Amino acid sequence: MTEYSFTIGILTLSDKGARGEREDLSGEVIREMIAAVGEVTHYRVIPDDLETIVETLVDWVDRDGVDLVLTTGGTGLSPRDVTPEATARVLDWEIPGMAEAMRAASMKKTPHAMLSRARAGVRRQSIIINLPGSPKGVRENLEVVLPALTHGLKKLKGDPTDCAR
Ligand SMILES: Nc1nc2c(c(=O)[nH]1)N[C@H]1C(S)=C(S)[C@@H](COP(=O)(O)OP(=O)(O)OC[C@H]3O[C@@H](n4cnc5c(N)ncnc54)[C@H](O)[C@@H]3O)O[C@H]1N2
Ligand SMILES: O=P(O)(O)OP(=O)(O)O
Repeated sequence: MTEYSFTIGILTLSDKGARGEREDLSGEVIREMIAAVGEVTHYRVIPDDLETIVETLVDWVDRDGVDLVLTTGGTGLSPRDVTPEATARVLDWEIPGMAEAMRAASMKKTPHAMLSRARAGVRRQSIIINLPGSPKGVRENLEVVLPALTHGLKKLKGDPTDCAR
């Protein structure tokens, strides 16, 4: 048993997924990878609609106190890709290093990584992180931030212990 266990929301942004035309393989990848950090208490597949994304993020964080929200999809350049804009609307402040680290590591896998405009940051006492849409993109990005997530969440919640080891 870990000392801390956090609540987690997986929010999949996909027009096809929301219409039932595509199985949400990316949400499944997140679910498998995030198990060590906490319990997935919230999960939805919604269209790439800015207002719906904002509303869902605010509900999950402000109403339900979800500690960590991982989004997948809608971070690129397609006309309906609005996840970064919706996320920016709700963040109190950004964690630029997380988004930078994901892009830097991903550039070693594919030059297309530079097309993801993913953001990461904090609203209240919750962390919100955007991941790209494809299962491969999810895996390659989430594995970069995963080692820092539990520590980051603990610090955000006010853990006073010394960081040095
Ligand atoms: N480390 C990596 N980083 C990135 C990759 C990558 O392969 N590795 N891909 C890059 C590409 S290409 C783009 S473009 C950008 C932005 O991607 P988006 O966030 O805009 O992705 P979407 O357009 O929403 O989806 C792309 C593609 O993925 C499939 N898809 C989407 N959602 C699902 C789902 N829920 N389940 C299964 N498959 C899904 C589908 O074929 C979409 O067309 O990111 C770069 N970063
Ligand atoms: O239906 P979506 O939103 O998953 O988008 P794409 O066009 O990238 O398949």
